[in-house]
Amino acid sequence: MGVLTKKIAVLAGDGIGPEVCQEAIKVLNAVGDRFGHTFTFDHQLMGACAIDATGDPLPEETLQACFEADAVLLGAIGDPKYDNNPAAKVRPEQGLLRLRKSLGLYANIRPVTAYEMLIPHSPLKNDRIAGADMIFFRELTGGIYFGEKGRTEDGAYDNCTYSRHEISRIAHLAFKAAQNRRGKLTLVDKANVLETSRLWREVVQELSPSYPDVKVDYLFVDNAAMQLILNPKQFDVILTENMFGDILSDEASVIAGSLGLLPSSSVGDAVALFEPIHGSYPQAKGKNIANPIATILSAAMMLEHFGLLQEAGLVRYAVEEALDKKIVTQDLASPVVAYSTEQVGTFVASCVMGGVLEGLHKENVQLGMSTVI
Ligand SMILES: NC(=O)C1=CN([C@@H]2O[C@H](COP(=O)(O)OP(=O)(O)OC[C@H]3O[C@@H](n4cnc5c(N)ncnc54)[C@H](O)[C@@H]3O)[C@@H](O)[C@H]2O)C=CC1
Ligand SMILES: CC(C)CC(=O)C(=O)O
Ligand SMILES: [Mg+2]
Repeated sequence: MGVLTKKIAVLAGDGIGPEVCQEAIKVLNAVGDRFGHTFTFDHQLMGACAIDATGDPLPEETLQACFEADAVLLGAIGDPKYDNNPAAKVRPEQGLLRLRKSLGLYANIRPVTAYEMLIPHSPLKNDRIAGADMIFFRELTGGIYFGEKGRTEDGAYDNCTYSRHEISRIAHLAFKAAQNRRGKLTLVDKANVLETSRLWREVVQELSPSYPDVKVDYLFVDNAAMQLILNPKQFDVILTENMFGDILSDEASVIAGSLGLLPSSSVGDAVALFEPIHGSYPQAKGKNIANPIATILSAAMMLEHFGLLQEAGLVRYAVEEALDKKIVTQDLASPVVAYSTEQVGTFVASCVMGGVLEGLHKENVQLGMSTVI
C-alpha cells in the first residue's frame, strides 16, 4: 500500500466526545507522520451541540461532509438536559439514528478482546475470560430503534420490524467474518417470543448451507446475557439485531476491562463510520479523565478499512504498550495512579512514532481484532 491522502469527517459530539476524538486524531497524525500519509480532518457539529447551534442534531452540512469524506470519526452524542426531559421534541440521539440511516450503515462491528494484562484486575473469574475473543455484528439501521413510535391516550409504543433483506445482508457479512476467524456464528435472538426473531432464525438457517465451514449456534438473548459472563470463550462471531447488540456489547465490555476500551466500525452502502461503543459519559466532560482507547482503536479500524494493515497493527501495539506499562485512565487504575485522557493519547502517539514494525500484522490477527471484510 502506497502513501495515501484521506479526508476524515470528525463528529466529536457531546460530553467526552471532543476529548477522546482529539486523542484519536493525535494518533492518526502520528501514523501520518511516520508513514507519509496525509489525513485531513473536517470537524462538523452533531448531537446536543448541533441542536444548541442550529436547532437540528444532524445539520445538512454535517451529513454532506460525511458523504464527501473517505471515512467518519464519531466521538459520542447525548446530554443530560435531554435525557432528563422525556418531553423534549428534538433529541441528540435522533441525529445519530438519522446519520446511521442516511449513510446506510447497516452493520455495526464491535470486537471484544480480553486483554491479558487487564485480566488479573477483572471482577470476572480470570480463567473464564482469559483468551476470550469475539466480535459482534449488530444490525444498525432497523428494528425497534427505527420502528414507528408514539403515544396513545394512556400508553406508548415502539414497533420492531425487520425485512429479509435487512437480515440477510448483515448475516452474509457475519458468516464471512466467521470463515476468517474460528468458524463459529452465534445468532442471538428471542425467537421463542418475537416474530422478528423467528424471521432472523429462518433467514440464517437458509443462508447456513452456503457457508458449510461455519458452525451456527442459536441462543436466546436472556441466556446469551448470562453466557457472556459465565463462558465468554464459547463465542466467536455474534450476530444479532439492533437493540440486543447494543445492550450485549456494553455488557461484553466488562470482559475487556472497561467500556472505554471497545471500538466499533459501521459499514454499509456509502462511507464507513468509526466510533467508540460508549456514550458521552457526561459526568466526565471536561475533566480529562475519560479513556480515549476505544476511540483510538476505532481509528485503528479505520486504518484497516483504508487497507493500512501495518499502520492499524502499530496503533494496536501502541495501545497494548500503554496497557502493559499501566499508562491508563482511572477506569483501569486507582485514581491516585491514573493518567489523563491527554497523557494516554500522547503516550500511544509516541509509541506509534517509535514502535517496532516487524511481525505486527501477525500479532494483530492473533488478537482476533482483524475486521477486514
Ligand atoms: N454512540 C453514542 O453516541 C451513544 C450515546 N449515548 C448517550 O450518552 C449519554 C450518557 O449515557 P450513559 O448511559 O451514561 O452511557 P455512557 O456510555 O456515556 O457511560 C456509561 C458509563 O460507562 C463508563 N464509561 C463510558 N465511556 C467511558 C470512557 N471513555 N472512559 C471511561 N469510562 C467510560 C462510565 O463509568 C460511565 O458512567 C446519554 O445521553 C446517551 O444517550 C449512549 C450510548 C451511545
Ligand atoms: C444512543 C443510541 C442511539 C445508540 C447506542 O447506545 C449505541 O449505538 O451504542
Ligand atoms: Mg449503546
